[in-house]
Amino acid sequence: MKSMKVAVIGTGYVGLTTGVTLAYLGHQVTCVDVDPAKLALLRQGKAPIYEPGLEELMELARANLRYTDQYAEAVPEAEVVFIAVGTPSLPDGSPDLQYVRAAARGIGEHLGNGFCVVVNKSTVPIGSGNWVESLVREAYEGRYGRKCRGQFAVASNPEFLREGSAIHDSLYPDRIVVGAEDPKALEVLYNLYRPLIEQSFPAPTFAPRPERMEAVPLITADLASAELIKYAANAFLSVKISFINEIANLAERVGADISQVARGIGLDNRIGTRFLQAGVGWGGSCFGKDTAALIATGQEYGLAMPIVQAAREVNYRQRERMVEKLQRELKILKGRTIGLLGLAFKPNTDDLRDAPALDIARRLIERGAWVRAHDPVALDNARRSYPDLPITYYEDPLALAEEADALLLVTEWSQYRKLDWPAMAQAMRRPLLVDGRNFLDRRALLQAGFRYVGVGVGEQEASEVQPVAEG
Ligand SMILES: NC(=O)c1ccc[n+]([C@@H]2O[C@H](COP(=O)([O-])OP(=O)(O)OC[C@H]3O[C@@H](n4cnc5c(N)ncnc54)[C@H](O)[C@@H]3O)[C@@H](O)[C@H]2O)c1
Ligand SMILES: O=c1ccn([C@@H]2O[C@H](COP(=O)(O)OP(=O)(O)O[C@H]3O[C@H](CO)[C@@H](O)[C@H](O)[C@H]3O)[C@@H](O)[C@H]2O)c(=O)[nH]1
Repeated sequence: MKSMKVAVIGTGYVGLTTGVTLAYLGHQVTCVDVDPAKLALLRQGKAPIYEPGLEELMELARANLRYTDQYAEAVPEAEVVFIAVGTPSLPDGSPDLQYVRAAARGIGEHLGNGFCVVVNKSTVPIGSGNWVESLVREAYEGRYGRKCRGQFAVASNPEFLREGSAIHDSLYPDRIVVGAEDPKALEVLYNLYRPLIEQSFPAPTFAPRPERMEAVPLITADLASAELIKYAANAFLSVKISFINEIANLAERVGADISQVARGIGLDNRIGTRFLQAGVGWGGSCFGKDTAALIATGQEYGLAMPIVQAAREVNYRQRERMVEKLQRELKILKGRTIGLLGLAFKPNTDDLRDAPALDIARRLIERGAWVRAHDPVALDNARRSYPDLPITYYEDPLALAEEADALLLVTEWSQYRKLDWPAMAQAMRRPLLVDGRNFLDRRALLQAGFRYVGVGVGEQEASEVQPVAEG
């Protein structure tokens, strides 16, 4: 394999994972970030985010990795430069492109003499490839006072990793999508990803290769199609989850069980069993932001996108439904103490962006409840990022349960299955558990003395449960 020189701009979830993965594959990678605190941690071999396997892979790839805040130390030599900075939502739903703009300018000002592929890995609106091209060109010409002639080409290479399994998803992707107009750019990126495409690298022990893993398909497309693939994929997954939540809400009314329904439809190969887990609904840094961006793009072109819009409405309404479940059980929320199990938007991450737990906490607080929360890894992030939110944080789930009126499981951390549930029930003022992810063993919880309320499980099931005396 030919080792290539790579620069990655932005060392967040995507940039760092990409940089570390490419370094592990044997490329020489320089990661650039503007955040000195992140760089200080990275230089000590520490990951600034909680992501299983990331620090281990950083250690294995150490010899091929450098970290800097200087574009000049990364870009001039690079054959490939990734833009992996954030694209958060603006109030109108469209993405804030200020970081992409700054990165593109920084790249243009530091382009070297060799041919370089500038790769958009950030999730960016359709047409951003052309826009980035013009920014890089303008910055180059402004800096050097001469025309830019074929020094670079822009490609789109959307990222599909999931937080919590970012290393696994980067080493063993379902597909790699590359959009480019210039065949030279395609060739460079084919060579860059060749070890991944052919799966010719040794699998790290902590991230074993899936059984029956074959070559990874490389999808080549034009720029606009590659950009649209990313938004369409996230929108489709969001629709799938909102769809099952809508059916779950009906299942509750008609006395059906959503887990049976999901399995029954999912085993149809055309539908598939994955992403049919009903519950609190989706959150995280991408689905909310990217569905909003897709709708904003539609508006720009005079096109309504009612399916994507409905997926969002169902999703955000689902959070309110959890509060309604608690209210139905407790009658009055004012003055009650509610313990949230899980704050992160999904397990195995400390990311709180658009986390359903925070939204639910705010709604409960508005109704006068006292909110407590436990999370195995996200408490520090919560304290740091939301200092004004009146939530009491607990390191110990048993202490969280002490004298609480109800628990609401929001994030399906595996350790919650192993809690001492009889002791939790004993500690509570009333042993009520709303399982917002249908994650716990209902029978075991009933045996432990809980009133158990799931999602998408009809009244028939609920009536099997002994009502708990007011106390
Ligand atoms: N998080 C995910 O799971 C995920 C998955 C796929 C795609 N994406 C997309 O990838 C992009 C990055 O997302 P993320 O979650 O990694 O973001 P992030 O916020 O975790 O990281 C962005 C990083 O870029 C740095 N940065 C900002 N401006 C910079 C500049 N001018 N020069 C250098 N560094 C700069 C920030 O300091 C930060 O460390 C977004 O467009 C997102 O939609 C994210
Ligand atoms: O059946 C399911 C599956 C997921 N979720 C929720 O959906 C959200 C998103 O989960 P997941 O997709 O696993 O995590 P992300 O890290 O947000 O990854 C999504 O967003 C990334 C950013 O664009 C993409 O790269 C990934 O492909 C895409 O899965 C979380 O709140 C989950 O709890 C459900 O409620 N039910």
